[in-house]
Amino acid sequence: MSTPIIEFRNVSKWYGEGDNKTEVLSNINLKIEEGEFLAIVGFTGSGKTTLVNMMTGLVSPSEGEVLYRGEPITGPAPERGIIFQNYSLLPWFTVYQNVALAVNEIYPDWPKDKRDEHIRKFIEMVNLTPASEKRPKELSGGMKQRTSIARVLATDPDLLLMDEPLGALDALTRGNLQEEILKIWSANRRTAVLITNDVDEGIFMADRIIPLEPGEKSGLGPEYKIELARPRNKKALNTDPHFKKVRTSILNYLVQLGEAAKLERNQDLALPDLEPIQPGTRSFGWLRRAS
Ligand SMILES: Nc1ncnc2c1ncn2[C@@H]1O[C@H](COP(=O)(O)OP(=O)(O)OP(=O)(O)O)[C@@H](O)[C@H]1O
Repeated sequence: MSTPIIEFRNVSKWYGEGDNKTEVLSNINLKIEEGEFLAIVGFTGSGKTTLVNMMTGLVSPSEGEVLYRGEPITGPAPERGIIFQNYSLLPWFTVYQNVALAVNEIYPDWPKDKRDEHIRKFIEMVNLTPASEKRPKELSGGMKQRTSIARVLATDPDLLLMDEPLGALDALTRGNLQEEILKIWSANRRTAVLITNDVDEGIFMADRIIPLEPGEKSGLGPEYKIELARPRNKKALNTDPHFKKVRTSILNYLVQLGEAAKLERNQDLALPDLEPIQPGTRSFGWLRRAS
């Protein structure tokens, strides 16, 4: 078998020391294969961002190691691109300039014309050509997220990391962007890792879903393979027996985790409504810890 693009070997992560020590992740073992689309689904505060940041190289493990193509990750690198929930665009730059900034950094030796063509291609790919001279404050949330997607994709990362990239968007925009990300991902088949709190989003997009346990010392749950042909059709999925089966299994597992967390820590987790829903039209807000 070929070397995984990412491998976690017995990884634990804690912040602080002594009385202030918070162990966020415990004993994570995970292999991500080249070209796969993996979704990690988890409760708020369970360590999803910590997990993805160990792949970007922004956070290092306290114990164990995280390897990229067999080599320990020592810091961020352009081959591992990340899309965040909060867009992180420069407010005084236009859509074009925000994408150009990344492209100029990655391809400084390209002639200006070639860079310009490349920037425009990615802006077009996310349907933002008419808005390319607009600044972030003139854009909707969906358009801002499209810009940040174009910016990352234009740097052609081998590994596309997404930390709840669509969490702040309304259901319709979210659904459209899920499809656009999938279309772009299918075109060049890079490896993708999506962190989400929406089980349906995970099933619609990924080849494999792994739940992250709630609370401190979170570990990974069982993996669920999503054996649905691509391109996937949201409407058809709703009545697909495999979709229904895998969705029920994941939800049951998460409900059981939520119940266990409640008993263990006397912490209330709102329970999900298990009525079948139209995939992608509702975010699983119940995965957020009840206040
Ligand atoms: N730099 C840090 N220093 C101290 N504690 C931290 C740090 N980063 C994260 N934590 C703590 O680690 C835990 C997990 O945080 P993390 O952001 O990884 O979880 P998450 O699942 O992404 O949460 P959310 O869904 O809210 O984004 C939280 O309790 C958080 O307070």
